[in-house]
Amino acid sequence: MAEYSTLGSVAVLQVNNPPVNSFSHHVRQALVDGLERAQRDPAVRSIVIMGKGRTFPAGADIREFGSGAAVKMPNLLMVLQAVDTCQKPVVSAIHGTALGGGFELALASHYRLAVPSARMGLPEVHLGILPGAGGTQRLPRVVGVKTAIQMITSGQHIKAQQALSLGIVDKIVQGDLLKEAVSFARSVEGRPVEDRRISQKTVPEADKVDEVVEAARKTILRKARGAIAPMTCVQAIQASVLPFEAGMAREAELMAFLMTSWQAPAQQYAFFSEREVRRWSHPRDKRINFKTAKPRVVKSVGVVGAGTMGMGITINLLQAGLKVVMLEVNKKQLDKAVNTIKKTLSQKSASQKMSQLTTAMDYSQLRDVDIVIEAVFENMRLKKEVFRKLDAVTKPQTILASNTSGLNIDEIAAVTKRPDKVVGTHFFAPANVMRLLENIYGRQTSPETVATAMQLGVTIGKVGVLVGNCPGFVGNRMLGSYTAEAVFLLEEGAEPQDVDRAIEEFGFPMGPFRMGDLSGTDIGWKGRIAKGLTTEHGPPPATPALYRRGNRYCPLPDMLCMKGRLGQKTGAGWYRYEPGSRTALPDPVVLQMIQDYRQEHGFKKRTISSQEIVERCLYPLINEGFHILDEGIAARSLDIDVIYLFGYGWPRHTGGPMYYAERVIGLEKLLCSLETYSARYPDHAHLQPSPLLRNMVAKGGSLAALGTDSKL
Ligand SMILES: CCCCCC/C=C/CC(=O)SCCNC(=O)CCNC(=O)[C@H](O)C(C)(C)COP(=O)(O)OP(=O)(O)OC[C@H]1O[C@@H](n2cnc3c(N)ncnc32)[C@H](O)[C@@H]1OP(=O)(O)O
Repeated sequence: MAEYSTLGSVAVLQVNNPPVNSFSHHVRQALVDGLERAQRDPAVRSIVIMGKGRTFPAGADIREFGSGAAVKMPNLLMVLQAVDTCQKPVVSAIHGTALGGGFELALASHYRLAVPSARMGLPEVHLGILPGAGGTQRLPRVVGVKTAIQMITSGQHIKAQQALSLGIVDKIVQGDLLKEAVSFARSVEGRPVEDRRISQKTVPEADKVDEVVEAARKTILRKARGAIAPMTCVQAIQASVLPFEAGMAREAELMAFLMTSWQAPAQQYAFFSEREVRRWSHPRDKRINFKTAKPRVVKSVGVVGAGTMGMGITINLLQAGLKVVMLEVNKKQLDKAVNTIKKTLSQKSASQKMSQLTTAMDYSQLRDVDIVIEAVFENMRLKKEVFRKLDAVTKPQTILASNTSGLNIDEIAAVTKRPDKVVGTHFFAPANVMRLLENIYGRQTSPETVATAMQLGVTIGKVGVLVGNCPGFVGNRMLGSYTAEAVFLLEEGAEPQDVDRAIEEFGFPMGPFRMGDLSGTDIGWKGRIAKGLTTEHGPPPATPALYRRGNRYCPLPDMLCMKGRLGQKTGAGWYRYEPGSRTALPDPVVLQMIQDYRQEHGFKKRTISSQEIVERCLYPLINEGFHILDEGIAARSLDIDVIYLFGYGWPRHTGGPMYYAERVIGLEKLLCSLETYSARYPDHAHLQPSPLLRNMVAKGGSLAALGTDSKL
C-alpha cells in the first residue's frame, strides 16, 4: 500500500510493500487514491512520493506478470498519468533503487531528489520487456536518444551523481530524506508545473535520431544474440520524436508484442530462478537444507595455489572484505600473483584490501583459517597430497574445500580425518568475474559444511548452486556430451566455424571451438590422457581409432593438441590467430587435417544445416540434464538452468537448457528428435533419451513439479 500523511501543506505518499516496494495492484490503487485525496485537499499544496524501508519502488511486481493482477485497473500507466497531470507539484524522493516502473514514476513526477547512495535505471530488457510505463518516451526527452538507448538496452543502473549530471535528478540531498523532500516540496509550492512535465518536452536533436539508431543497431544486434527485447526497446525509443501520445501508443504496441513473446516468461523465470537457488536443499538428506543448516562464521580463508584460479579466487575474497592467506610453493609464481592481484583491485581500495592478504609458502601458516580453498592443478594425486597436508596442519574445525571442476569429492575427502568438513567449491574462470559457484556435497559432507560453502558464496557475491558429486558435477558433465557431438559433426562435414556460427546464432557468446581455443585445447586433452583414453603420442597401443571402451570416440581434438595447437595461448588451435590478436581465423591447416581424417576413416562429407548443428549439440546436453535430475545430482531443473545461465553463457532469453527443453522445444519433440538421432547414430551413447524424459513424456508432468521446495 501507500501510506498517506500530511506535514503542513505537503502530502506525503510512502509506498510500503516489502521487500522492494514493487507496484502490486494494491499499491497502484493506494497511489491513485492518495493523489486524488491530495488534489482535493485545499490545504495540500505539494506532494512527495517516496518508498518506506529499504527502497523507492523497484518497479512493477514481476510476480503479477502473466496474471490478471498485472492489468487490473488502475494499471501503472494510469498511476503515472495521474502524477504527470497533477496540478500540484509532485516530488519523487529516491533512496535505494528506483528501477523500472519506479524510475518511470520518478520521471513522471515534476521534481526528483535522490540521496547520494541511490541508484536508478530501466532493467526491463533483462525481463524480456521494455519500460512500458512511458520510460522509452520520457527518458530520451531528458537525456537524448543516444544515452536513452544505452541505458535502456543495457538495463544498467546509474548512481545518483551520474543522474544529476544527466539532468535526471534535480538535486542530491544529504541527511534525512523525508525532511529534505518536504522542505524542497514547500520551496516549489505555487510554481507552475506545466514546464516541469517531461512529457511536454521534445527530444533533443530529434533530427539526428534515425542516424543515432542506425549507428546503435549493429552493436545491439551483435550483443543481443537472438534476444528480441533490446532492438524492440530501440524501436520504442525511436518513437519518442513523435508527439507524446503517439509515442506512448507505439510503446504500448511494442510492449504488448514483448509481453506475449516466448522470451519474456523465459527471462522472468531466469530472474526468479537466480534467487530461488538460495533456497537450496539436498534431495534425500533432509538435514541439509537452507532453513535448518547453520553456517560457520568465516572471517579468514586460505587459498592453496596462486595460478589463474587461485589468484581469481583470492581477488574475489579480498573484494568481499575477507582475510586471505594465499599459499604457493613456487616463489616466482607467488610474487607474480601478488602483483596481478594488486593491479586488479581497484585503485581506491587496493592498499586497504592488500593489507588483508598474507602470503605463505609453508602449510603451517594456514593453521588458523576458517576455511581453505584448494586451487591446484586438476590432478587427483596432487589434490590428495594437498588435502593430507591441510588435514594435518589446520585446526580441527577448519573446512576444506576443493576448487575442482569435476574430480570425485569423496575420494578427496577420504584422505582426511574430517570428511564431514570436505566440500567442493567449483569456481569458474575468471573467478573474480564469473558469478557462478557450483558447490558440491560429498557422501559425508555435514549440513554445517554445506551451509558454510553456500553462505561464503553469498558473502563473495556469487550465485551459488548446490549439487551432488559425480564426474564433472552438473555443468561439465552436461558439457561433455555437447563437445563430443560438436566434434562428431566435424567428422561428417561441418567445419569448426560452421558449428561455432550456429551455436552463436542460437545465443551463446562463443561456440565450442572458439571456447576451446580460449580456455586451452590441452585442458580436455590432459583429462583424456589421465583417463587413459589417449596418450601424448596418440592412442594407446591396440586401441581402435574411433572407439574407447566400447563408446564412439573422435580423436580429432587429440590430433590437434599433438600438433602443439593448444589454442590462443599458442597462437593456434581450431583456428589461427595473428600475433597479439584474439580474432579466430579459419585455418587451412586444420581444415586439411579434418579432411584427411575423413578420408582415412571413410566419412563422406555432407552439408549440415545450422538447425541440425544446434540440435545435435544442445539436445544431448539437455538429455544429460535429465539423467542428472533422475540421479538426484541436481535437486531441481532450475538449479541446472542457473548453472548454465551463469557459468556457461547459455542465452538468458531462452531461460536455460531445462526451461528451453520443456517450454520452448517441448518434451515430446525433444524425445522424438533424440530418438531420430540415436537411431541414426546408435553408438553415440549421449543421444539415447534418458528414462526420465521418456517417462515424463509418457505420463505427463512438469519439470518444476520434480523439484523440492520450489516456489516457481
Ligand atoms: C498496461 C500497463 C503497462 C504497464 C507496464 C509496467 C511495466 C513495468 C516494468 C517494470 O517495472 S518491470 C520491473 C523492473 N524492475 C526490476 O527489474 C527490478 C528487479 N529487482 C532487482 O533488480 C533487485 O531485486 C533489487 C530491487 C535491486 C534488490 O536487489 P537485492 O539483491 O537487494 O534483493 P533481491 O534478492 O534481488 O530481491 C529481494 C526479493 O524481492 C523480490 N523482487 C525483487 N524485485 C521484484 C519485483 N520487481 N517484483 C516482484 N518481486 C521482486 C525478489 O524476487 C526477492 O524475493 P525472494 O522471495 O526474497 O527471493
